[in-house]
Amino acid sequence: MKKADPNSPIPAEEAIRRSWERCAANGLRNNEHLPDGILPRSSLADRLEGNARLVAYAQPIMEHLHQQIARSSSTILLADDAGMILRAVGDADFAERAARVALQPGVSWAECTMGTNAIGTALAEQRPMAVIGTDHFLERNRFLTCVATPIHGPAGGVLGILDISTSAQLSQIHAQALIQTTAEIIENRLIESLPEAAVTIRFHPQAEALASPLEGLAVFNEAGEMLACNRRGETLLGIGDSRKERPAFSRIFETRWTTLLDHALSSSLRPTLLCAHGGREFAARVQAGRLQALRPVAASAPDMPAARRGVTLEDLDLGDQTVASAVRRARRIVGLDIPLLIQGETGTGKEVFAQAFHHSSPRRDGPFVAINCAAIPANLIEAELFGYRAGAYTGARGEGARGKLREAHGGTLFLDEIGDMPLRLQAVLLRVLETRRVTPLGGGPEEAIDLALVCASHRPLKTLCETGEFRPDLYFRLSAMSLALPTLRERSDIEALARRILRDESPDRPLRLAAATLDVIRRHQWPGNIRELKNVLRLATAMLGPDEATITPDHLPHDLIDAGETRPTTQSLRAAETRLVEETVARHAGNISAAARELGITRTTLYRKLRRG
Ligand SMILES: Nc1ncnc2c1ncn2[C@@H]1O[C@H](COP(=O)(O)OP(=O)(O)OP(=O)(O)O)[C@@H](O)[C@H]1O
Repeated sequence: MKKADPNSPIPAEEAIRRSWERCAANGLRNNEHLPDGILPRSSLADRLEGNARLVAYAQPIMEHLHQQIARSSSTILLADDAGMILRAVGDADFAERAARVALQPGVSWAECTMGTNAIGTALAEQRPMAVIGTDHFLERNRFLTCVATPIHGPAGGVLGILDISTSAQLSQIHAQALIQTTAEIIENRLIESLPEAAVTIRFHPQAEALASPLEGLAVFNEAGEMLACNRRGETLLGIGDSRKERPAFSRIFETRWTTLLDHALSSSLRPTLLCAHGGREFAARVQAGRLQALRPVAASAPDMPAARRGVTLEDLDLGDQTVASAVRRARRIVGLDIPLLIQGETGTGKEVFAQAFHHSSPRRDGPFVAINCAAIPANLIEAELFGYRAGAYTGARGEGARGKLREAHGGTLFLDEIGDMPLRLQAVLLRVLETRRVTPLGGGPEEAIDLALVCASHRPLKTLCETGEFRPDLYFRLSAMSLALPTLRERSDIEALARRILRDESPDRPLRLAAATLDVIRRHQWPGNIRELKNVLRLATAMLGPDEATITPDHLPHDLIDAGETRPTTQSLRAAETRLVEETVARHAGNISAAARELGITRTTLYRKLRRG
């Protein structure tokens, strides 16, 4: 086994000393070469997806933290529970130095490969760590000053690590306090957004401490069982690890559950008094916003046609692998406060997907509000989104407007062609996403909004970020769960999709697609994707005679057949049919009944076809 460099000073602090011993025991040397271990983009994307909730909640908070310490030559890092760096938000000058020691997304800073360091050692020790300069086991990392702290999940256990790294002087105490508070904010967001959470209670013995980092936070399901509580809450209530046993509300508090709910449903903004057993009293703010939304919808009986109950995510899966995976991924964030970003060529079904997401979510009883950012003049989008007071600007309607953001309250807002949103407005949208509050143009009271956000773009947003047309911070915010819908020509379920569209288009008249028609459909390039297919089938249906129930190539528009594609003509189809009929009759030695049975037609039809041939 290799030994630690005996000339290197072993730092005194207990945790650091233990870490150095682990490093030495693992055979690390102080002058170890940089491992060539950057994860390929696809694997990093998998890790990001596996940690989608953590990343979605941490990212904006990391950006906020970075604004506070901007220009300090530092970076804020988020790593997963194995020390793999998932996200970095920081100053460009430091990013360059950090990259030289691979302090960047896609690289693991687990202690076993990177030696003593704040991320890896905080994980190994399961506690906040400061690792300063020569505390680092590897010489090349000794220009770094890092503080890190674990982020705990609502179900207990460490989800990841939050870290500030810098090459500059850092007030260790200040940085540790900052990172600790930031991690707690992320932990609180994860608790609040638990999908089963019906009631959220924030509490503190002093009303003035509500809405501060000192408040306790606990979430309960509809039945009054505690789902999670933050660490401050556990201390305030004097309960142990709330995750192990879900204590009932009534075991902790004297106040009746129903009294609390009545208060929450009538005036959730006013604090109320919460009495715990043993005489302790707390000021509490209670939110029960999701109680209504979580009630099951009677209308979604399984045998009801999709068109009437609203298409759900499952309805979209007709067998294509890419679509199936998109459906699976979207399912994961249903009901969470994580935006969904859908990218894909025009007509690939992005809006239909957004609607299906809405209909599959607990907000399905709320409104689905769509806004196409490309279709509204840039100077009006803001008014469309935020609404305005009467007379707020020239041309404003006399009575004012609520704005789409407030209209979508309790439901889903679909921002189509988000890539076309003007840059200035992108900044405003980002702020709304962070604060979840809107103020109408021209003033008026600020309102809290609760909505699911789905965005779509046919232009790749990442490229728009590179060309400066889209704000990277908004992109990160929106892309925590991003999926790409395949073009129609790439889809393996095109036949099933065509049949589905026919059924939706003429529900009372069962129509068939002839084999030759399916052939044409399979070979066409479909530049307009599903929209084009739908139009073609609509037209073909209109071309059918009153007694016809099968769409043949003759019913299709002539320009459907691209240059270079050979269109099966009626003649060649007839010839093929006659050949098939004659061969079948010959195989059955002239037995017309047997041949007709094999062909699935009546004897009379077979005779007619033979006569025609
Ligand atoms: N899974 C589907 N089943 C049946 N019809 C669909 C499906 N997906 C999309 N369509 C139909 O295809 C057409 C285009 O769909 P949609 O508007 O959702 O596409 P889009 O990607 O949002 O287009 P654009 O980028 O041009 O806004 C619509 O008429 C829609 O009804």
